[in-house]
Amino acid sequence: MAMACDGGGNDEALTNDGDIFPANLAEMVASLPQGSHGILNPSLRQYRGFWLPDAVLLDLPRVHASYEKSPAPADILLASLPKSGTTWLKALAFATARRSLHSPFDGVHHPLLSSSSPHACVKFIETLRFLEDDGTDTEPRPRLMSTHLPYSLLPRRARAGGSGSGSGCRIVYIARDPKDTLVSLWHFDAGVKWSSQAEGGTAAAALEFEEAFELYCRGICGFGPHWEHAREYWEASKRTPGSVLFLRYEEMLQDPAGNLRKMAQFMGCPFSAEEEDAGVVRAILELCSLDKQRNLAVNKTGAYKLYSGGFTIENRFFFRKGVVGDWRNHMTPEMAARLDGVAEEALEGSGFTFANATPSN
Ligand SMILES: Nc1ncnc2c1ncn2[C@@H]1O[C@H](COP(=O)(O)OS(=O)(=O)O)[C@@H](OP(=O)(O)O)[C@H]1O
Repeated sequence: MAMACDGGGNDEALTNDGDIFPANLAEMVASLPQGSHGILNPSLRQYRGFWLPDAVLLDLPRVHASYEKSPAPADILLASLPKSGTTWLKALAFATARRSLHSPFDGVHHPLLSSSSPHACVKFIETLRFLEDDGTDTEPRPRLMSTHLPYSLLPRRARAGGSGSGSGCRIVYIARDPKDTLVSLWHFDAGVKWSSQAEGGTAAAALEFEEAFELYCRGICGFGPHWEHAREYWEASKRTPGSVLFLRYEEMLQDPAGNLRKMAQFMGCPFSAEEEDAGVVRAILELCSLDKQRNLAVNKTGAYKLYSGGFTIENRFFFRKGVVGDWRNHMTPEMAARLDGVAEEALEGSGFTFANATPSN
C-alpha cells in the first residue's frame, strides 16, 4: 500500500526509471508535506510514499548521477531501515568481503578493531563519493556500500532489473521487528539529543515514548514507513533472489554462523573448507559481536558524521542491548498489538509478515 500524498505537480519530473531530477528540486522539496520533526530527524518530507530527511532528498540527484558515472555490477549494497541491525551487518560484510586483505585473526591491526567503526568501513551511498575529483575510483572491488534508501529510490543501476540497469548490484537487506526497531530508535534519539544538549548544541528535546510510538504507527520515521521499506526489498528478493538477499535480525541472532555463511555465499566469497576448519567464521563473528565492538576505544570515544547537514553522532550510540523483544520494557500489550496490526494491514497480500519475529509473551 503506497502512502497517499506524494507531493505536487513537479513530482512527476523525478521518474523512478529515468532518474531525471527537476532543476527546482529544492523548491519542490520545500513544497512536499512535512511530517512534524520525525523521531530523530529534524525534518522529514514524504516523497513517493517514503519519509526522507530533507538533506537526503536534496542530495538524491547527486547520489544517482554519481552512481550512474561509476556503476559496478559486482558492488555489494547493504540496505536497511535505521535501527534494524545496519551496524552489525556492515561489520560482518566488511570482515567477510575483505578477509584476504585483513585477517579476522589479526587482533591488533584489523580496521574494525584498531581504527574504524563499521560505519566508517562501509559508507552510506547517501554520503559516499564514488569518484575522486580526477574521475578515478579507488575503492577495492567488490565495492561495499550501504543505504537506508527504499528500493524504489535506489540509483537505477543499483536496482536489479531497473530499466537499463544491467544486472544491478548485490543487495543484502536486513529487516527487524518494527516494535524493537522503534524502541531502538527512541533510545538512539534520546541519547543523541541528550549528548548534543550536554555539549551546548541546539538539538530539539527528545520525544516521549508515546509520541514516538504515534509517529511510528503513522509510518513517520526516517525512510519509513517501516513496513513499506521492508516490503519493497522483500518483493525484490522474491523477483530476483540472486540479486537481493533478505535477512532478519532476529534470525541472525538465533543462528549467526548460518546467516554469515549464507551472506558470504551470496556476496560471492563463500568460506572454503580450509577456512571453516581454521575457524574463520567464528573469528569474524567474534570480531563483529556487540560485546567486542562496543568495548573498543574507537566505538567508545569516536564519532560519525551522518549525512551532509545532519548530525555528528558518537559511535557509542550505535551499540546498545542487541536483543529480541526489548519492546516489552516500553510498550503495553495493547500498544504492541496496535503496531503489529498497522504493519500487518499494510502488508496484507504481500506474502511478507513481521509476525513471529518475536514471541508475543
Ligand atoms: N554487533 C552487533 N550485534 C548485534 N546487534 C547490534 C550490533 N551492533 C549494534 N547492534 C544493535 O543494532 C541496533 C542499532 O541498529 P542499526 O545498527 O541499524 O542503527 S543505524 O541504522 O546504523 O543507526 C541497536 O539495537 P538495540 O540494542 O535494540 O537498540 C544495537 O544495539
